[in-house]
Amino acid sequence: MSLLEVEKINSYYGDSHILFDVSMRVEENEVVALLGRNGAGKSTTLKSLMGVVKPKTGIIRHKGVEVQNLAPHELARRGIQLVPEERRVFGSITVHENLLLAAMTAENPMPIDAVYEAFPRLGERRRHRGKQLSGGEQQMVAIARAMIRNAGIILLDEPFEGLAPLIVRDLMQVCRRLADAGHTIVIVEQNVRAALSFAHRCYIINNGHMVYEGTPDQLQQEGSIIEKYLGVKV
Ligand SMILES: Nc1ncnc2c1ncn2[C@@H]1O[C@H](COP(=O)(O)OP(=O)(O)OP(=O)(O)O)[C@@H](O)[C@H]1O
Repeated sequence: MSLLEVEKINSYYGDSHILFDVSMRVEENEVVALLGRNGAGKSTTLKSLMGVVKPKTGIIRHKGVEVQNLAPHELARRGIQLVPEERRVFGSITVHENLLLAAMTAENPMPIDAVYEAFPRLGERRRHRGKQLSGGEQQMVAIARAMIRNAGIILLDEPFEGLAPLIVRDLMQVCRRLADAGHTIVIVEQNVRAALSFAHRCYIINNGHMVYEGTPDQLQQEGSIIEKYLGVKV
């Protein structure tokens, strides 16, 4: 049994059919990259996993239990945490207060000191306000907030978007440490090279259809698939 099993989900915005029989699985302690061009349906897939968009048909199982009808807060309680594209960090309160807030609203939060161990930079900046942080640091706070809530599965929506290469490198290290510490991660990312460098397995979605599943090594040997569906050379 996989930690998360998605079986042929069909998701819509109003009458617009966006996901067509999308299936995927995520194993415990695995990092899965979900790749695809702009508008391919990556965020909609994450939103469907998080209950923000309700699939009209299909099944999503978490630890073997059907969860496709649960509300986002119920899924969060089960340990599924979405770190959305638009990094929701509170700008007027400090890093520490941002983390405290995440801990206060969680059932079984992780000690904040453990989070500072994983993100030493946030420890250094604990008294800085959210709005004083760089984009990369804000992204670290957003990921740390998910982590503190003892997420079994962290869904990362384009965590490297708009960040300078050096910051991306730092953040990738953070993500690798999270993976090594046994967190399960689903990452959606336009930066194919970055995503493939630490994913165990990857999927490609195109026009709402899952068109590829394999390991990063397998995908990199299939240069034509990368060019066809992602429009880049790796
Ligand atoms: N709230 C919405 N209402 C209507 N259509 C939407 C909505 N959000 C997304 N879409 C459409 O759904 C399709 C899939 O969008 P989605 O955001 O899942 O793509 P994506 O692969 O994450 O792309 P991007 O990298 O641009 O975020 C696109 O055609 C998009 O225009």
